[in-house]
Amino acid sequence: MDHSAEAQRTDLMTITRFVLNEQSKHPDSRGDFTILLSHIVLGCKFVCSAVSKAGLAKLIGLAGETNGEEQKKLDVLSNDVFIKALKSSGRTCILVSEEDEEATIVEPSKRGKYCVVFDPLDGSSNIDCGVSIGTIFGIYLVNDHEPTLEDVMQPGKNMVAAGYCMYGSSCTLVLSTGAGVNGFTLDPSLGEFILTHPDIKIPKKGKIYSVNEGNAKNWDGPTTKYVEKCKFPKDGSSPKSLRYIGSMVADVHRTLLYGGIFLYPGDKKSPNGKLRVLYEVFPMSFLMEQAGGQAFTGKIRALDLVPQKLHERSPIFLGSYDEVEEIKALYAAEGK
Ligand SMILES: O=P(O)(O)OC[C@H]1O[C@](O)(COP(=O)(O)O)[C@@H](O)[C@@H]1O
Ligand SMILES: [Mg+2]
Ligand SMILES: [Mg+2]
Repeated sequence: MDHSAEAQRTDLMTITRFVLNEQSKHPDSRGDFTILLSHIVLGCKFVCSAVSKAGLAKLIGLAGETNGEEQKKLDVLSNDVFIKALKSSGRTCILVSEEDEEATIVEPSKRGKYCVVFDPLDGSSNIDCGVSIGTIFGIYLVNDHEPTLEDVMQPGKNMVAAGYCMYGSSCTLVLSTGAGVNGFTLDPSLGEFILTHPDIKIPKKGKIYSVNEGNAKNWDGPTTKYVEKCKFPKDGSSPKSLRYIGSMVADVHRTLLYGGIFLYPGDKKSPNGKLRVLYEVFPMSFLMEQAGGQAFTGKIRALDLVPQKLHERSPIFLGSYDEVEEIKALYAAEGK
C-alpha cells in the first residue's frame, strides 16, 4: 500500500507550527502567546464540536437567562468553555465576554499578561437553523500591574492579535498577530487547524454589499445614498449583489475573501448601531486593516475609537479599501 499521500500530510502547516515559527522570530519570546493561542484553539474545537451536535444534544433552546438580548444554551456553553480555557492558560488577567455583564478578573495564582475580549458565540439568531455562526476574539497585552478595567478600555489599534473561528460548512480560524492575516481550516480527521488561506488580502474593490436592509427606513443620508448607489449605479457599472447572513463572522468572512463591504450603520432608532466595540467591531476592523481593507465608524477610523463602556456599541462600515473610501466621502460631504 502506498502511504506517500498520507505521509505528505505530516508536512502540513498546523496552526501550532505556524505560531511557533512566528515566535522564533522574537528571540526574547517566552512562548506565552503561543500557549494562550493554543487554549483559544482548544476552545474553538470544543465549541465547533458542540455546534455540530447541537440538535442532537438538545442544546438548542432558551437558557432561561438573559443578557439583554435572547441568550441561547449554546451561548452559555461557549462562554463557559472560553472562560475556562482562557483562565487555565495561566496567561490572562482580564476577560471580557459578550455574555457577562462584568469583566472577569483572573485570580492572582492563574494570572498572565494578556487581556482577552471575546464574543463566544456570534450570530446566535442563526443557531436553530444550522446557519454559520462563530467566535470572535481580540487580545491586548498589559504591563505587570494589578489588572484594572482601564487595561481593556483601549483603542482597537492597541490590540496585539485578533481573530475569529467560523463554525460553518467547515470550521475556519482566521488570525492576525499584526503581520497580515492567515486562515486555517480544521481537519476533523487530525483534529488540527491547517493553514489553508495564507496571507489573506481583501480585494481592493468588491461587488457585494452586506447589510440588514430591513432597517433602511431609519438610515441616515450617507448610508441611504451608498446603498442606493450599490443598487442603481449611475456610472454605467453593474449593480452590486446583496448578501446578508446575519452572523457577523460569516458576513465578514465572505467580505474578507470575496471583497465588498459589510455595514451595520447607526440609525434613527439605534444611533450606535448594534455591534459591540470591544469584541465585534475591534477584532474585525483589525483583521480588515491587516488584510489591506478599511474599517470606519461613520466618523473615524474604527480602531481609533476609545471605548468608554465595556459593552459599548458603534456603527461600522468595513471591507474593501475603495468601498470604505466611498462611504467616508459620503459622510465627509454631509459634514459628519
Ligand atoms: O439581525 P440583525 O439586526 O441584522 O443583526 C445581525 C448581527 O447581530 C449579531 O448576530 C450579533 O451577535 P450575537 O449573536 O453575538 O449577539 C451579529 O452576528 C450580526 O452581524
Ligand atoms: Mg456577536
Ligand atoms: Mg454572541
